[in-house]
Amino acid sequence: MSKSVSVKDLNVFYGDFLAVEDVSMDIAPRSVTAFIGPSGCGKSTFLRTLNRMHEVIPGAHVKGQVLVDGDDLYGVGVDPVTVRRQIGMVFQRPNPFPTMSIRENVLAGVRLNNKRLSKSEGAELVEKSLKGANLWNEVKDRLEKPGMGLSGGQQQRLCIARAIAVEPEVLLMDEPCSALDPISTLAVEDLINELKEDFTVVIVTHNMQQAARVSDRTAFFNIAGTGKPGKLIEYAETTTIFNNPTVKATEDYVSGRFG
Ligand SMILES: Nc1ncnc2c1ncn2[C@@H]1O[C@H](COP(=O)(O)OP(=O)(O)OP(=O)(O)O)[C@@H](O)[C@H]1O
Repeated sequence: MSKSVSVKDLNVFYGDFLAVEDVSMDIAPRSVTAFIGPSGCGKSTFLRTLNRMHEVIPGAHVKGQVLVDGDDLYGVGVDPVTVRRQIGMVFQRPNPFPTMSIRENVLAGVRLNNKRLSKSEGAELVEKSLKGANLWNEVKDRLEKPGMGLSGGQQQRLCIARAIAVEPEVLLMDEPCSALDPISTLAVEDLINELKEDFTVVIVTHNMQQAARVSDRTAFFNIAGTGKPGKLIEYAETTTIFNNPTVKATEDYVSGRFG
């Protein structure tokens, strides 16, 4: 299930505007990779190129390659909708489907994929996904209640359960804890640690401690100024980025001197 991601010379555009310039990066399966950097350096933009979500914005496009276990996501004939199914995404704000129960929310992605499940297969998948998202014990007695009735942190774990129910090859998370309180944040961070046993996880975070806590490798992006493209400055083991970075700008950023 868990796959490697290899980005080669990727340039990311909004129309004519080059937002992220010439990124190359290898991400190992069963690992957590954090993207950090100041606002506007292109972390979220770059993350969305890893499952072809970037192109949903009119005029947005890329040049370069993103290989998942060697297959180019941008190859001729590759269907972006299929790519988005295989590479799941969790967003900043928990977004459970408002009219659906907890159970239906977990199964929503699987149903969108037109997969038919028997009642018992559905029940099994709901339990497995909610356990995988560390939410089962909190909701097992109210699966038919609305997903919106959960706390923010529980809603975010419900969204993670929905994402992992389709058994994605890679799981992308765009600041998944930014709308959560500290306790819920820790619950999601614990979960990220467990998710890497089965998935390749990539997370954008503004929280340096979070990057240090959850990730194996960290990529630091930076931007020279407004209107300039974001660039990947340094990408290494997380301990190296935080304790012994090679580039001065990385050191300044992780030590809080700018950004
Ligand atoms: N829909 C869009 N259309 C045009 N330009 C965009 C769009 N979204 C983002 N950009 C531009 O792309 C650049 C990168 O933005 P992006 O949101 O990826 O940065 P970021 O590092 O994730 O920032 P933040 O940490 O503030 O979320 C910025 O110059 C931004 O203005």
